[in-house]
Amino acid sequence: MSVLDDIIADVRADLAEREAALPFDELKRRAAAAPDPRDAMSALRESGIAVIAEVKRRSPSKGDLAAIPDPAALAKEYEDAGARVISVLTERRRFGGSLADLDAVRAAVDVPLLRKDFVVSPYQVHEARLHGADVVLLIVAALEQNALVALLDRVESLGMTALVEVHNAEEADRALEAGASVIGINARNLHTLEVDRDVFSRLAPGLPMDTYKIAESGVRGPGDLMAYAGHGADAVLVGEGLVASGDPKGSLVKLVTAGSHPACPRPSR
Ligand SMILES: O=P(O)(O)OC[C@@H](O)[C@@H](O)c1c[nH]c2ccccc12
Repeated sequence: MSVLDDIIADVRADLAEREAALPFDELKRRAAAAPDPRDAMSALRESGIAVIAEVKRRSPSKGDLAAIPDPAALAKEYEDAGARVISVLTERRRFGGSLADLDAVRAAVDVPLLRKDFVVSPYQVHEARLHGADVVLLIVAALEQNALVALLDRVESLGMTALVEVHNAEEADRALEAGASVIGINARNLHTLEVDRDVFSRLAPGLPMDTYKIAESGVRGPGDLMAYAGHGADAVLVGEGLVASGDPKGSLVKLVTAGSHPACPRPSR
């Protein structure tokens, strides 16, 4: 079994417990009464390279990154520093996240939120909505094609945006085939956890011009942002480089400043 297979087996076990505690029909009813989702695409398409900042305590590759005792306070710093969207990891066992983190962040900021988890069931999509998410991550490597298509439709039918994550050309083809218009190219291989920052420059040119392209993982500072921008990224998604820097807000300001600098390569749309 790969790392991803192990993670998904545990995610399914946790999911079964939540489903037993709150039946799907009741969850759907509650989610339908939640405030309308925010328009993440408008926020992301404002000028310059957008930065998506992640609330991330831990990762399977690096272990503990930051304690983050107050995720709402961190999110507020991200918002003040110019994060266009905030990503909240809700996976518990490997990443130390929770839906309570998403609730706390939702209550603290106005920017659109991404629920970052291993979504394998429609239940998790309605859960994301109930807890205030506006964007939902769908990982192609974790999903059969029919499940990917069904989940993408579900996300969009609830008025949210699907961020479809790929790591190779075959997955990129599957994402496009499923109708994805927002594609995250993850430098990290979720089967082996290895990071290869060249994956973005290999895959991005093969995507249609109007696909919104997000470079995910391994952004250490403005240099990496500029390099991704030069290869056609519309946005970067950054976790470790912020939370483990000792100064998340200052580190994010540097990225946002670089992304809006006249010398930074512009999205081609
Ligand atoms: O901490 P980094 O290297 O900046 O990476 C952030 C983000 O890309 C990463 O957390 C991530 C990308 N895809 C995922 C899927 C599941 C969990 C986590 C992720």
